[in-house]
Amino acid sequence: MASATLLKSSFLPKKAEWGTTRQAAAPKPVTASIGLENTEANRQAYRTLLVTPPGLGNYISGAILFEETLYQSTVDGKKIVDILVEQGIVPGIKVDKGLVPLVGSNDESWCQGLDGLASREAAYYQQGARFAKWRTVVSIPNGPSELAVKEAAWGLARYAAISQDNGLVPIVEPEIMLDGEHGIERTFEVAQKVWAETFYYMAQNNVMFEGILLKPSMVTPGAECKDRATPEEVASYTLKLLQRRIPPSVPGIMFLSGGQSEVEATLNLNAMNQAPNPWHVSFSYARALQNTCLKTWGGRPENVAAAQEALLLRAKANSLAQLGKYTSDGEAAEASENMFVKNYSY
Ligand SMILES: O=P(O)(O)OC[C@H]1O[C@](O)(COP(=O)(O)O)[C@@H](O)[C@@H]1O
Repeated sequence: MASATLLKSSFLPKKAEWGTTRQAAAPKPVTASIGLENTEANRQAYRTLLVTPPGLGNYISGAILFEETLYQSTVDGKKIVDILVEQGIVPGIKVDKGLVPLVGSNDESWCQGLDGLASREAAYYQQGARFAKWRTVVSIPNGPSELAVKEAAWGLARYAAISQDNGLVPIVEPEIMLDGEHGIERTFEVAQKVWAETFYYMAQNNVMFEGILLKPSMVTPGAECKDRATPEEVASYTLKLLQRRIPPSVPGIMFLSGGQSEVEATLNLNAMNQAPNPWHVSFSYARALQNTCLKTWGGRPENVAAAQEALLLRAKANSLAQLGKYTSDGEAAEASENMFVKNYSY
């Protein structure tokens, strides 16, 4: 396997539009990004496109599925899970139940999903899932409050322990949102706090660190900060964070993209792997892997081949970046478009 990367094969970023479970998929509205109606048939068509490019497994080692996808077949009637396994891609499952307001905080949120998690995970394992993911978020402009950080860290730790007990490798993802005008130092400060608490509670819950994967945000300035950071600065702060907070027993670190452009996310990853670091840091992007692919497809069958090419291009670029061997020469202008949206919610 050329890389230890993760592909989110959820259909479209906005959970409210596309649903996270078999029951929750609302038929409308149309997705903002490509103007396509949210039907199971459209989700199936896009997922078929995502999992079938020949050679995808050379660049992608795992795919995070929604519950719907875990039980779904392609348009040709083959189970998506079976296709992934044939491609050499490990199927995983998003197990959190999403964000809700955290009462008593500064307009922050917490992540639901611990109730019934053990039995859901046992069923997911039977269905072929081998890892899990739980994403919670921390907002810098809204605090973050002590309460929100503690709640995020505790939820991640309980989820990680329950997942390991059910044979699934937990991906631990406290996303520090890009929103805000703050500089990179402030992100660094918050990230240190979040990861310190997350490991503190994971230790309290007897989580085996050798059996987890991390999905951190890169340390960048807030999206509305005027001082932008170079890939080398992002790499330097992010690696300093990992060195200070992540025990060497943790085997895998795969970054989320968080609204960076496709090229920016790839360049930042590349810079980290060009700097001396004891890890082999990799990617678990949604937007920065699928944006061009999704737009190229636009819901039209005649565009499937071109969209698959776009996906392979990004997968390969990030695969090179996790070896520190990427150059942005020849990248299309649209791949550099920033994808940050204020108050963006999945
Ligand atoms: O679907 P979730 O778990 O709410 O997460 C939303 C998105 O955030 C991610 O964890 C990271 O996505 P980005 O790379 O676009 O930031 C994706 O895997 C996922 O699609």
